[in-house]
Amino acid sequence: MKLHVFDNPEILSENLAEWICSLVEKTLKQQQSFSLVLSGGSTPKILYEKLASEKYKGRIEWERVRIFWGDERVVPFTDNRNNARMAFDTLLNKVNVPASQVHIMRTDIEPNFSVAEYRKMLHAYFDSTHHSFDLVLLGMGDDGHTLSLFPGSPIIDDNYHWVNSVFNEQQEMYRITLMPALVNKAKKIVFMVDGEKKAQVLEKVLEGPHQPEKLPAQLIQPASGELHWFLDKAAAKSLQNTGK
Ligand SMILES: O=C1O[C@H](COP(=O)(O)O)[C@@H](O)[C@H](O)[C@H]1O
Repeated sequence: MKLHVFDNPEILSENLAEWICSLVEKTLKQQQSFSLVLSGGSTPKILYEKLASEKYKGRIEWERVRIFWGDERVVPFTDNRNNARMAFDTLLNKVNVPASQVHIMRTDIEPNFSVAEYRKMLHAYFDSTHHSFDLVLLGMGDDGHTLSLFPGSPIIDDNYHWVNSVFNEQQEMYRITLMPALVNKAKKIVFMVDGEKKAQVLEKVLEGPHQPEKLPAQLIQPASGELHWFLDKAAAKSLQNTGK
């Protein structure tokens, strides 16, 4: 695992945008396409806007990128809480990824049908490969959740399926989520975490005992890929070991 700590979310996002561009450039010299999983929530918005900016968007051959989502809130695409909607507003409407390569988790059909569709599509891509995605971007909530894997969730113990849906009682909505069984096969996984509000839980996730039922972010342990945590100073402030 490698920690990258920056002064603030702006500098963090700038450095991560640079890191992603270099990775995509390098990878596309060796293979035809690049598979990128986007995270939702509010943290990645600055990153997506940077990737869509004049400075970065020309660095990536977006025609050769395949886009997936880590999780989705089952609300209409027009709803501001929809993770795909956020990614379109900040990034995808501004770059040239062919529509056939953008794989949203559908919220216009029943969650179990959407899950079945997403599983089928992912199995077609990755059944015959050792790794799954080239890069998975993840966030973490201040309760230690990642993807739509919340503390105490009934799907947390599922080590078999690649995608699940789950009803979130607190938010009174279904969620659709990739599962660790697939995410942990990725070549590279990057968590992006900022803000003092997440400092305590981050310390527990990274330096506390292994208790993934309470801290689902601990379920993310790549089998043979790389795990990176891009943090700002405020989020990293309770960590003992920042490698410095
Ligand atoms: O609900 C979600 O939360 C996490 C963290 O979001 P943030 O707003 O704290 O950045 C996010 O990674 C996930 O994709 C999203 O559905």
